[in-house]
Amino acid sequence: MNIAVTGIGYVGLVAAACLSDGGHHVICVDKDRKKIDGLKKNIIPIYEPGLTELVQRNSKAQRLCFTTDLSYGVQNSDIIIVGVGTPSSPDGSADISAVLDVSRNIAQIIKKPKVIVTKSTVPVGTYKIITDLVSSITDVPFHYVSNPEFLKEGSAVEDFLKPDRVIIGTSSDYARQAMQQVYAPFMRKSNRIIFMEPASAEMSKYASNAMLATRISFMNELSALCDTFGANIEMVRKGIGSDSRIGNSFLFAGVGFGGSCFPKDVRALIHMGDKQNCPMSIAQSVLDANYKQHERFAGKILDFFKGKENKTTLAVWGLAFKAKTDDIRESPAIWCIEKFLDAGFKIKAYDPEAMPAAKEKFGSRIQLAEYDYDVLESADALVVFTDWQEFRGPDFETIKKTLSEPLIFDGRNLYEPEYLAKLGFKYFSIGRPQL
Ligand SMILES: NC(=O)c1ccc[n+]([C@@H]2O[C@H](COP(=O)([O-])OP(=O)(O)OC[C@H]3O[C@@H](n4cnc5c(N)ncnc54)[C@H](O)[C@@H]3O)[C@@H](O)[C@H]2O)c1
Ligand SMILES: O=c1ccn([C@@H]2O[C@H](COP(=O)(O)OP(=O)(O)O[C@H]3O[C@H](CO)[C@@H](O)[C@H](O)[C@H]3O)[C@@H](O)[C@H]2O)c(=O)[nH]1
Repeated sequence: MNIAVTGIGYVGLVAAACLSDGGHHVICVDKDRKKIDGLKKNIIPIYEPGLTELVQRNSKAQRLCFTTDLSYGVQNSDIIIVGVGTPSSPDGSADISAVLDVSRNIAQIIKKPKVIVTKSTVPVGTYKIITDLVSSITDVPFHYVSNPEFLKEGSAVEDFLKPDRVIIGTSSDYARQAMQQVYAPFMRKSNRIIFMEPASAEMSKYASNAMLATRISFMNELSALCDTFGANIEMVRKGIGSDSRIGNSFLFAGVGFGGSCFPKDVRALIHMGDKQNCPMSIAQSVLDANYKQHERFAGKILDFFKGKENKTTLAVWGLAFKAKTDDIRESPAIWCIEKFLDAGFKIKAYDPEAMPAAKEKFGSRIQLAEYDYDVLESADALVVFTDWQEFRGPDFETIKKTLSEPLIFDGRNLYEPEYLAKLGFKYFSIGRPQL
């Protein structure tokens, strides 16, 4: 099929590359000229495992191309997917202005019937705003689809190629069939396309993220309670995860969730509830507990060095909000580092992929090191924020020799407390007994 994808970010680029890998012809449209010029030269603007190869292969096969010209994309496609950003507004609502801009522009361009698909995460009811908007501009018939995306950064390609399910929210039979064809190449794992009306599709996206965030906040709050009793959250996780009704995923306590989706989407859900006079009190607690978890972790470090802040250097491993991404949006590491800088600490940091984003964010306020062990030189403690695989099995002897004292604060429970105690480390982690 001929498909245009507008908004070539983490979602749009992955979706476009995967759709083209499934045999579709895909035109990528973004307003960011620098990004599009780069992509034309095979410069991939984000780090996402497997993406570079996919973009290169499908560009070479002429199934994937890039433009800033929306009109070209729309006129040469039957299906137009909108995947632009919907960031948080100051009041917590999702800012859908970019989605509306693109929808308005599409309406001004279409000359033949098209399927218009919203993949961006948008508040429930947005389908009505968009369909009213497009109908107010053009008489050309169109078919509307809400098709929320569920990929995770770090495994986005894999998630798109083998989705657990695809949700198609539409009231058009034509669009149902068209979307079935769009996703046919990716139905090997689950063969599950779930059709529903657009409002339920929009709600399913928020419900999914809020449910997952709830599990994490619940475990994080339990980790604090474990601390008070000397219980071990890792054992509790195994204990409850083995119940098939609960399952093992998304039960890892840590420094709190971050990223461009969970905090933003939980906030938007709370805002939707307030607007409908139907308070989302669980979602509010999930968000509150998340910030408490950031504070608890940063607080341990601030308390430890109380009175010595101006003489303390922290070595930081991990800036991205999770492993296998360069994304620092709402990363707990960034939140905590701001607190440390305010208190007067010096920060030396390393991340395998997020250094360019961190440089843009902090400038010269923190020192960025080229290699992981470089940050340890003349630092007083190692602080681990991100669960990168390469941080899991470090050379503890070198860490011990290089730091001014053997001290680790671990926001991801990557190491064994007994082993570190034996090596002579003072080791603080999340919800596990202090040895
Ligand atoms: N990042 C994720 O893992 C993820 C997963 C599922 C859903 N989502 C949702 O998908 C949407 C996009 O998220 P993202 O992380 O890919 O965003 P992003 O910020 O990485 O990318 C958005 C892109 O849209 C482009 N854009 C903005 N306005 C435009 C316009 N008027 N015309 C053309 N291009 C325009 C920007 O230049 C940018 O390249 C959001 O609604 C998000 O909530 C994100
Ligand atoms: O047990 C866990 C699992 C995750 N996290 C944290 O939760 C955040 C989000 O992680 P993850 O969900 O893996 O990454 P995202 O790329 O943000 O993906 C979420 O947000 C996307 C955007 O909406 C959705 O498409 C995905 O389905 C949803 O998982 C990160 O800070 C993780 O470190 C934990 O603390 N403990």
